[in-house]
Amino acid sequence: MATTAIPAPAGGRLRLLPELVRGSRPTVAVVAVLALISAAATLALPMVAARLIEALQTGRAGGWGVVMILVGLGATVAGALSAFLLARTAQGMLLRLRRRTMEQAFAAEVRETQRMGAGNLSTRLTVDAMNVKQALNVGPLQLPLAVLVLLGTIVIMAVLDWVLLVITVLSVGLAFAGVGVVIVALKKRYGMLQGAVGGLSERFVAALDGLPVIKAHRAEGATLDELTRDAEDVRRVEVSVARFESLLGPVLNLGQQIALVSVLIGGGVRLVDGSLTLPEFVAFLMYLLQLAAPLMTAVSGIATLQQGLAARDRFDEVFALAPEDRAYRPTGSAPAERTAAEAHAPAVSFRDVRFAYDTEPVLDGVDLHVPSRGLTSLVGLSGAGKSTVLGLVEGFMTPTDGDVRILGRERSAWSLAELRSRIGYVDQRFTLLRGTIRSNLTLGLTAAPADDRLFDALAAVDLHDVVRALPDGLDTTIGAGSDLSGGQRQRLALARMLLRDNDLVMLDEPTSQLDSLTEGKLRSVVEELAADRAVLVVAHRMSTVQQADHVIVMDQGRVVAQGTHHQLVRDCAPYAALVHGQLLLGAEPELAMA
Ligand SMILES: Nc1ncnc2c1ncn2[C@@H]1O[C@H](COP(=O)(O)OP(=O)(O)OP(=O)(O)O)[C@@H](O)[C@H]1O
Repeated sequence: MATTAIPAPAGGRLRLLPELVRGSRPTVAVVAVLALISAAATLALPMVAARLIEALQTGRAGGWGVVMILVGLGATVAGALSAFLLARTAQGMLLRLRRRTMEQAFAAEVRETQRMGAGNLSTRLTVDAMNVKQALNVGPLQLPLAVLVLLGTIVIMAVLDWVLLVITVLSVGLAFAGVGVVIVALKKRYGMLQGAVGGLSERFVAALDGLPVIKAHRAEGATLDELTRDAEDVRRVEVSVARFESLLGPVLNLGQQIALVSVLIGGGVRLVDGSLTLPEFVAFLMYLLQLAAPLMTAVSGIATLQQGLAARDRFDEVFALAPEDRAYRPTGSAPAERTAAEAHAPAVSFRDVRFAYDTEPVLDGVDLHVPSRGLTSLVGLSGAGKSTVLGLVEGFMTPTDGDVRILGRERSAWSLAELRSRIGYVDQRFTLLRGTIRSNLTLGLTAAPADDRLFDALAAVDLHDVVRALPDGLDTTIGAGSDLSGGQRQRLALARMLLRDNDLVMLDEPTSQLDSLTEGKLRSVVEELAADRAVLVVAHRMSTVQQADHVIVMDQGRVVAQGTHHQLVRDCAPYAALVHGQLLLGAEPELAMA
């Protein structure tokens, strides 16, 4: 079922109650009416009991007995139904809340989402959502109902005997003052607890991601110790929370016990001197006992509410993540057809482009161009800024300064979706997603291609026989790490790119050695692609730069030269150093000089 997410909240804050009511007004109205019926029936019950006792004294109790059963049943049924309807409405809101959290995580810049952390973000969908759910059960229903019953009970008690009420209020009031202090302390600790749980989850997920490396370095013990320290932090905060939570019940109980004893003594005296009748005294005592339930609900409800509000603050952190497409034309506005001039313009051109991840500049006035056809290699020492250039073209990040034109058009004239649909991108790690070979190949495609087309793409990277030999063929699940070898996974990622019709292909060449067969295949795939489009490869291999029509040399965030391999070996000292120093994989001095 398609679901609408929660829209961006005004003022950047999520407002739980309006969001709960949004779209469910009739249900919320029914919940309110049922809750009122339940409260009225609960309040009426002791009065009916008093009438029953009076009737028993006169020997005509039958009618009041039936009324008492009906009122009791009415309170129970209305209470249960309102609780269920509210819970169902709250689940609808939680679905929207989870959906918006996921949407926001996908819509933000990759590094912003990564900075927040996968484990930390996923606790929003689990622990934090549960805390919001509890608060939603309590806030709009149990808490107001408890307060209503509490006030109604107090009014009726005042009518029955105001002197006994004063005795009750004095005894319970003291306990309440203590409870208020505890609740304020709890709100702060709930926030700390949710942060600590998010941190633990984040670090555990990160450790699981690196499990093979941890095992290879026999670092399980050390990693476990670190995670245990995080778990101990959680325990410390949890103990602190428990210390305060455990005070709530006993303090209130004590207040109630004192009130009961005082009322029994005071009531006995007033009964003897005739200021109070026996049915009135019984009714008063029943109301006093009935006071306990709404009091406890109110107190624990306020604590639960604090927990929910702390979770709400954590959702707000995710909702505050800025969407990455602010610097682009809005998606959905009509895309302009590429003009002939645009089609012949350089596929990428940078003029004085600057970029910093934090304060330190990573690109420092980069000027480069990638021709509209042919293979362009981007080379440079590790950390020179090559992957950052690809990231800026893909729109993963926004330059801090300078002009970026892609496929002949100003970057901001593209919508991000439109831009990315024109670019084929294969990342350095050849990332595949958990799923089947088919779902990986067709990732993001609106119409699934026929199997023949998928096998054509697989054949282009020599993977068709491997996939045919798998028990489930294209529907074999990969991603658990064991179905395909590293090289086969790389070729699958390339086949995925081949299934898209792109004007620009960007390939972040892996630094790991490919076997010569795979490397040869990669070269011919790249050659074929470059025949009628622009291919930009971050090159770590001698074979790739020799094959390139155009080479761009980067050093410490700047482009130091552009040209052909032979020109650059002759004229560009840093490039010659890369080649002669055999810093490019497979570079041999005599080969390089050829
Ligand atoms: N997400 C990030 N946050 C902060 N700094 C980063 C981030 N990614 C890269 N950097 C820094 O930016 C600089 C350029 O990195 P980049 O990955 O573009 O280099 P590269 O030339 O592609 O290197 P390599 O050949 O090793 O892949 C490096 O100094 C790196 O430390």
